[in-house]
Amino acid sequence: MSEQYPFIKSSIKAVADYPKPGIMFRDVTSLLENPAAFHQSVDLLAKPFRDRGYTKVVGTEARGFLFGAPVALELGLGFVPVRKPGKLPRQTLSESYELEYGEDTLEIHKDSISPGDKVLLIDDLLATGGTIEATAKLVRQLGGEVTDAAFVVALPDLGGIERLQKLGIESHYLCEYNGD
Ligand SMILES: O=P(O)(O)OC[C@H]1O[C@H](OP(=O)(O)OP(=O)(O)O)[C@H](O)[C@@H]1O
Ligand SMILES: Nc1ncnc2[nH]cnc12
Repeated sequence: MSEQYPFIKSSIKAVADYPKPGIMFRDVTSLLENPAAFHQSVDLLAKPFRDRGYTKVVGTEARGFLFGAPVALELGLGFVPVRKPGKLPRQTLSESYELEYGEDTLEIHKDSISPGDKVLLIDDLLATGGTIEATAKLVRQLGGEVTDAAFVVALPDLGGIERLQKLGIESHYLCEYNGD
């Protein structure tokens, strides 16, 4: 289990039955509205990865951009966006995946990762792990090395932590929710 931060956790509002009945949505927009919680979450996400030889941060559309870009700045690294289909202008690679509440495809610019890049993956939330698995596959197909992914929130009951472990990716997170 990652270290837990109650101040961060208490800044995230819960919305029942969004976007579908039975889903308890963990809404990080309430964290973003709180400058102290936003600043602290970016610092804490970046902290374990300082001076560890990372060369790029990759964040996944859309909420992964909100944390990935400031974490990249904090670490002095470039930021690479992984986006939903048809949004990136240069040549792309694509990967389809399943979500807790749907299905989607992600794309990355083919020239954004070089063989040997050491890549940190950032997203707001880890649920089933489908999004980060697809993101890691895209980075690895381009020759990037992926060993760690960091999230503000993990939902361990949905199996994402184990799913990523099987792919050789350790999950780091600032707070977790179980049982709902
Ligand atoms: O671990 P998983 O089961 O894949 O779920 C987590 C993903 O789901 C959410 O994104 P969503 O696809 O809803 O897109 P958004 O960020 O554009 O709202 C969230 O921001 C993560 O990226
Ligand atoms: N329960 C949840 N809350 C917020 N974002 C999510 N993405 C996937 N599951 C989610």
